[in-house]
Amino acid sequence: MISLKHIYKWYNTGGTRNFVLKDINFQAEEGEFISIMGPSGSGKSTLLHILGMLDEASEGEYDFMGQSVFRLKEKQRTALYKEHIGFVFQAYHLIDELTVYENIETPLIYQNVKGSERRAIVADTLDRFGIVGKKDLFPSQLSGGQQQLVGIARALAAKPKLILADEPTGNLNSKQGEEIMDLFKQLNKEDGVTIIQVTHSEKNAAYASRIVHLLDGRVEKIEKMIH
Ligand SMILES: Nc1ncnc2c1ncn2[C@@H]1O[C@H](COP(=O)(O)OP(=O)(O)OP(=O)(O)O)[C@@H](O)[C@H]1O
Repeated sequence: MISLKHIYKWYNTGGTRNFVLKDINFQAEEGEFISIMGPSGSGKSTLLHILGMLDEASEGEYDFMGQSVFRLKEKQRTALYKEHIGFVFQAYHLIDELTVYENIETPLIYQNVKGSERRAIVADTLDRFGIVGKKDLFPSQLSGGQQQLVGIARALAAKPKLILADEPTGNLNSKQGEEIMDLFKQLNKEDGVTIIQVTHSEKNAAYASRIVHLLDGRVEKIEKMIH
């Protein structure tokens, strides 16, 4: 599903190249559950943004489901990630002007899902996340943790093939956090959804079958988990 070859990312500051990612080589099969760990500043979020096509590498190749991502036109690239990738990012905000219901519905509209089917999926998602009573509220009327839950619900409603998550349990209490990790596990096991998450939590990282450890922009080691 995913192949990264010799990925470099640098920023030019004051005439010098500051490397954030250095020679990242990495493959992921469909149906894998992968955690990315590493100290602050090691390049985890940058790598996740490149995987999500929200950022381009300075050098290297990225193939996603048989497509050479950096060779696509912007429009094709946007269509590709909107169809297949669900983002659970802190910065990927809910739309303030839309209700919880409408926020969850939005990616389904992008995917041209018909009205009746859309209503059924949104109702099912609201139910699954226990937020039926919040459906007509706006994001500003929710707690941080609830907003996070709605963001995850929105990402999952569109049934993406790949979920990219950056600290998915960051704003949640420990019970909510565990529920999200169990939901990821279930989606991965039962629906075959591929999951790549960045986390600082050893406990959450251990849900994965492989842990990629980054250090100073390089893959330090890849740890295989036995479950
Ligand atoms: N637009 C930018 N211009 C210059 N440097 C940047 C830019 N964006 C990121 N960086 C640098 O890239 C490095 C890696 O950042 P990144 O956010 O990927 O790290 P991270 O491992 O996710 O860290 P954290 O765990 O703290 O979120 C940092 O040193 C950061 O300062």
